[in-house]
This record gives sequence, structure tokens and C-alpha cells, in this order.
Amino acid sequence: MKIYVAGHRGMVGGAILRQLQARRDAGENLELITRTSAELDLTDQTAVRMFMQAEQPDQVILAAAKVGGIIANNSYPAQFIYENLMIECNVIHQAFDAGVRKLLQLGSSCIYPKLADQPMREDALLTGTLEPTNEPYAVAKIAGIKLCESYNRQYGTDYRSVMPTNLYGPGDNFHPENSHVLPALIRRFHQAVQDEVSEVVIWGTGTPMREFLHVDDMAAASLFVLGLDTETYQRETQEMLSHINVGSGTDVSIRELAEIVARVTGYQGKLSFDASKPDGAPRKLMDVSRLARLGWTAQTPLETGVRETYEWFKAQKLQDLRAK
Ligand SMILES: NC(=O)C1=CN([C@@H]2O[C@H](COP(=O)(O)OP(=O)(O)OC[C@H]3O[C@@H](n4cnc5c(N)ncnc54)[C@H](OP(=O)(O)O)[C@@H]3O)[C@@H](O)[C@H]2O)C=CC1
Ligand SMILES: C[C@H]1O[C@H](OP(=O)(O)OP(=O)(O)OC[C@H]2O[C@@H](n3cnc4c(=O)[nH]c(N)nc43)[C@H](O)[C@@H]2O)[C@@H](O)[C@@H](O)C1=O
Repeated sequence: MKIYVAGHRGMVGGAILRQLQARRDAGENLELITRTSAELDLTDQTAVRMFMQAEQPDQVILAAAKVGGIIANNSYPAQFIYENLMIECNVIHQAFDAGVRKLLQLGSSCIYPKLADQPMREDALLTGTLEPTNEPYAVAKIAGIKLCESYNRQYGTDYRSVMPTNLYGPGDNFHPENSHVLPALIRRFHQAVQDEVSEVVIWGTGTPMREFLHVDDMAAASLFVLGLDTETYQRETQEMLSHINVGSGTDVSIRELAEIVARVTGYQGKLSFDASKPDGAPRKLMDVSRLARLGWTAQTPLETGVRETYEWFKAQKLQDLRAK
């Protein structure tokens, strides 16, 4: 079985690759193919076509995307819609042309309307207006679902989509402005402890609710969904509703999240909130009953996952310092 993992240097693609490598090392007959973006720019149609025709993988896992937090999405909307649409169109269409029958692509919980009923079920898709801070990214992600559905309908392929909630873990992006909230707070609280600062600023009001899933859980869920037999997947997803939510099933407010990160990093100062920064969607909790019915639930409690991620972050910082 020859599998192409697109985006293997990213947080999720990296975790998926590690789990596939472990299966291969345990004796499963797997050939794993990867390319960095420098080796293969997935927005380049000709390059993707040549790659797919040359490699002819049996399966494709699409975890490559332009990804970022609320400010990155809001600041670079053209890049978020263009790059994600191009990556999806090129990878999905060229995989199809090269004879790939089975593919899994990753979407996002932001595909659902800003004010969707909570928890958000798969059939909330396209029932209302999107959250403006990430609408371009969400439109691209919705297009990815519809691409898979359309190829399945017209050509009988088996292309599947998983919709992750907010993810975190080893390999995350800790950029101070462009990252998601959890890595941003880990970095900011860590720095505050180092510098003995008595106040940490958190963006927005602290009231938005978010659900967080550890990346190893996400990787396991992705491989679980890819591994389901076609009959089971189609029975559960029904025609025209091909995507499956992936989440932990519980959420916390951003204030509660900040309190967890403060505990984990040992920060004891004051928390303050900068309401001039956007809150984004008021709440984004996934309904994960479809995945649970199929037999998969998340394993990592949030605080345990944050502790592990913080250890990874510190080890990484040490490594970076040593490399300088
Ligand atoms: N992180 C999160 O909280 C969430 C993520 N998701 C989705 O999960 C998937 C994985 O996200 P995540 O792992 O966090 O993202 P990362 O930013 O960690 O990784 C994305 C990867 O995509 C690759 N990539 C980006 N652009 C190109 C390109 N033009 N050509 C080739 N490769 C490219 C990069 O490769 P390279 O390193 O070689 O440059 C990078 O390693 C995405 O689809 C994302 O939308 C969904 C919900 C939440
Ligand atoms: C996964 C998902 O991620 C994005 O949506 P989001 O959930 O709004 O993502 P976020 O993690 O950046 O913010 C969550 C909340 O947290 C608050 N917040 C506080 N302090 C910081 C902070 O320091 N950094 C960030 N980024 N947010 C902060 C922030 O104001 C917001 O209320 C999408 O654009 C899209 O990419 C997508 O699919």
C-alpha cells in the first residue's frame, strides 16, 4: 500500500506520518511518500500532475494547507482562500487523474455557520452565514468537501473528509501573532514566567468557547476514518453529507483555557483582556456523535495535553538555543 501524506512537516501531517511509520515498523506493508513544499508546491498544477502521475499512490492523505489563527486569517484572506483552493483542486483532481481511489482530506470546524446550533452537527453545513474573520478559509474548506462529494458522485471514488475542531500539540506553530490561541498562550505565559512579568494580556473578551483536541488524537481519528470499509462509511455519511466531525466533545472559555496554561507554566500573575482584538465565533463545539457511533472517541484530557505540549515547547526552545 503506497500512501502519500501531503503536509508531513506540519503538526497534523507529522503526527499522521509518525503513526503510519509505527504501523509500518510493526510489519504492515506500507510505502510512505512525502514531499516538502520546497520540493513540491501543491499550488502548482503542473508540478502536482507530474508528481501524481510518476508516483501513482494507492491512497492520499491531504493535511497540507495554509493554516493560522484568527489574526492571520483576518490579515491574509487572499492567501488563505487562494492557496487552500489551489491545493485542494490540484491534489484532489490530479489524484483522481492518476487513478487514486481513496483519499482523506482535512477541513475545519469553521465551515459551520457563526451562529450554528451547538454542538454543531454535520448537517449544519451551508445553513447560515460564516464567521467573518475566517470566511475565506472556510469557503475553501467547504469547497474541499464538495470536491470530494462531487468526484464520489460522478466517478464513484471513495474520497472522505474529516472536520477537526481546534487542534494543538507537539509540532504546533508558536508564532506570537499568527498562531492559534493555545500555542500563543503557552509561549506568552512561559515568557512572562521567565521575565517575571506580573500581567499577561489575552486577546478578546475571554468569553468565546473553544473545543481543543490533541494532535495525536486527530491523527488517530484520521487513520480510523480512512480505515473504515466503504460500505460502513457510506452508510454513516449518506450521499451529499460526506464529512465527519472530529473533536473531544467538550469545550472551555478562553479565560478558562488561559487559567489552565497559567497553571501548567507556573504563572501566578494577573490576566487581562484586550477587547480591541477579535473574539471570532462565540462558540464552536462539534457534535461528535457520528464518529462515536462508528467507534472512535478522543483519549487525551485537555490539561494533560497542554502539559505535554509545554514540555515539547521547552525542549524545542532548548534545542533551538543549542543550534545557535
Ligand atoms: N491546527 C489547527 O488547529 C487546525 C488545523 N486544521 C486543518 O488540519 C490540516 C493540517 O493543519 P496543521 O498541521 O495545523 O498545519 P501546519 O501549518 O502545521 O502544516 C501545514 C503543512 O502544509 C504544507 N503546505 C502548506 N502550503 C503548501 C504548499 N503550497 N505546497 C505544499 N505543502 C504546503 C506545509 O509544508 P512545509 O512544512 O513543507 O512547508 C506544512 O507543513 C489543515 O488542513 C488545517 O486546515 C483544521 C482545524 C484546526
Ligand atoms: C482552528 C480555527 O482557528 C481560527 O479560529 P479561532 O478558533 O477563532 O482561532 P484562534 O485559536 O486564533 O482564537 C481562538 C480565540 O482565542 C482568542 N485569543 C486570546 N488570546 C489569543 C492569542 O494570543 N492568539 C490567538 N490566536 N487567539 C487568542 C481569540 O481572540 C479567539 O477568541 C480560524 O481562523 C481558523 O483557522 C480555524 O479553523
